[in-house]
Amino acid sequence: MKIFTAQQIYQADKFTIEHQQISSDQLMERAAIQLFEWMHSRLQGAEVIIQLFCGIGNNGGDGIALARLLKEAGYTIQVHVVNYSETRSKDFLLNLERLKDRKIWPDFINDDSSLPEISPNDIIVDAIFGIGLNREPSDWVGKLIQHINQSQAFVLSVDIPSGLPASQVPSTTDHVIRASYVLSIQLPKLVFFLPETGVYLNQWELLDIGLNTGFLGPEQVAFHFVTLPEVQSMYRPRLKFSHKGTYGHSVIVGGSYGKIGAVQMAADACLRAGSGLVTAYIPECGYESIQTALPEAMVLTDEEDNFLTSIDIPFDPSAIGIGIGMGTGEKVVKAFESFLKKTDQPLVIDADGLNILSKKPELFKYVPKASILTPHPKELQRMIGDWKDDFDKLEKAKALATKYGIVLVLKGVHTITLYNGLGYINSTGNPGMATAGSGDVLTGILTGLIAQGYDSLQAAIFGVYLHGLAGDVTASIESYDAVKATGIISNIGKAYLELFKRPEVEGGNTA
Ligand SMILES: NC(=O)C1=CN([C@@H]2O[C@H](COP(=O)(O)OP(=O)(O)OC[C@H]3O[C@@H](n4cnc5c(N)ncnc54)[C@H](OP(=O)(O)O)[C@@H]3O)[C@@H](O)[C@H]2O)[C@@H](O)CC1
Ligand SMILES: Nc1ncnc2c1ncn2[C@@H]1O[C@H](COP(=O)(O)OP(=O)(O)O)[C@@H](O)[C@H]1O
Ligand SMILES: [K+]
Repeated sequence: MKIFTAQQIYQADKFTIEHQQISSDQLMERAAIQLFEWMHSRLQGAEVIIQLFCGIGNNGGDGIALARLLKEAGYTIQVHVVNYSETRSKDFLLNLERLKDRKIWPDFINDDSSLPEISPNDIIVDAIFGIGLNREPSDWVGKLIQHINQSQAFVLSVDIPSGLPASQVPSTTDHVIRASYVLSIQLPKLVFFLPETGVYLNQWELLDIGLNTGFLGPEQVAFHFVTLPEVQSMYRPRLKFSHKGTYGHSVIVGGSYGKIGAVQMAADACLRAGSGLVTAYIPECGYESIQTALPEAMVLTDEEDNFLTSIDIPFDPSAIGIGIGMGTGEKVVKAFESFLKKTDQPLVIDADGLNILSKKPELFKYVPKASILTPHPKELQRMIGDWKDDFDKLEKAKALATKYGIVLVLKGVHTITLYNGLGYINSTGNPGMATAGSGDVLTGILTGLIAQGYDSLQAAIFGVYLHGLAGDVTASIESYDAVKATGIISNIGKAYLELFKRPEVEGGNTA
């Protein structure tokens, strides 16, 4: 799913109005009907007070039109117009008139007004600012936003939390609505997914208002939101007349004394992702534990007991994942360096592989093109230095990925894969995955997918999704709190099944 900028959304708006021969007011009415139906289907006429805070632009217009529909359905509403400018939009004014025609009189909040009382049991509709926000809200609007945030009431934001710019970090953090739920008009916004801006919303959902796909379809975007249909189309089915050689021989290189488990988990995840054969390449000290715990894997050991001193794989692997639990001691660095210099097949590089690259950035030029690098935020910071904000981080990371022709997987709540100037934002995963070893599992999955013939970008997008889904399946069985990396591994199979599960038909069977 494409993520459009505010400018593109305005263009889609215009294109739809022209091509469907409707008025902008009709488009606003579609939005209001969708908003109303969402609320009505949940509230079912409940006797709750709904306070609508509406700006004077089209976001406010959506709110005012919604107020009318709510009132007509018998809800108790209070409408507040947040009067932050003299320039009111045409469709706002039109809807305000319609409201007045029905004898509904909003109160107008100005810079010297006292703030309305809000009970924690009220429902707030936040339609103050939408994607038209282009500067900081003035102080009194900021105070109103703070007042709403402190109310403990359920806050439903229309399109985007008010005060949150569509493609920028807000400068005053407490002048942004903290939305319990955002009903976003048809298209998700980039700020929903970044750590610094995603914190302003708890949950979000899209409301389809029938924007014309004739415009949206061909339009280029910098970021995609990766959802099930995209991932399904990448899946490479197992062939009937196949054998283990068909699915590749992966090698997981890493480990050191006390950190052999990382390699074991990656090797296990690699097998679960479907790699035909898996070899673990580790220091001697891990031999027995891996052979015992993971009988499906083969093991090659370094001469040294406790860490790697040379990496010589005596065959041509289909894929190599390297760096986990490896350490960054002098001899390990040497072994990694000479391995990089003699390897030209794309690698999956994680953990200490990344830390070594950060220490010796001159090695980047030896990283094979199309390798996947999977930094968590700290590893990324070691690689690209400090960033001003999340947008700056994305630019710097994109520049690094483009410079070396690598696939950069920025791990996080919404993991973002960057390649060739474009970004792919993942939609699966949960806080239970913030647990030791879950990154090692990802390395194993990515390596296993490359071994099976997925290209690096597809392996990254598909693998990150599958990893998150396996985490979601695990959490659904065991709670967020009890998710362990080995649990994620054992649910990779269920995640594969989940990819193609047919939706259940209400009240019937899906035979
Ligand atoms: N296709 C779609 O998606 C559809 C979208 N729809 C809805 O339209 C919404 C966008 O509406 P919008 O363009 O009128 O902008 P909105 O956010 O209401 O702001 C209003 C004006 O406020 C101003 N302003 C900005 N910052 C300010 C500040 N800090 N303090 C004071 N003033 C400030 C600025 O005007 P300026 O003062 O710069 O002239 C701005 O124009 C969108 O989010 C969605 O809800 C639907 O109706 C149907 C179709
Ligand atoms: N709150 C979260 N929501 C979703 N995914 C998360 C969350 N926290 C961590 N993850 C995922 O878990 C993995 C953690 O990786 P990493 O930090 O390298 O762990 P480790 O070093 O312990 O293996 C990443 O894939 C990350 O995207
Ligand atoms: K809003």
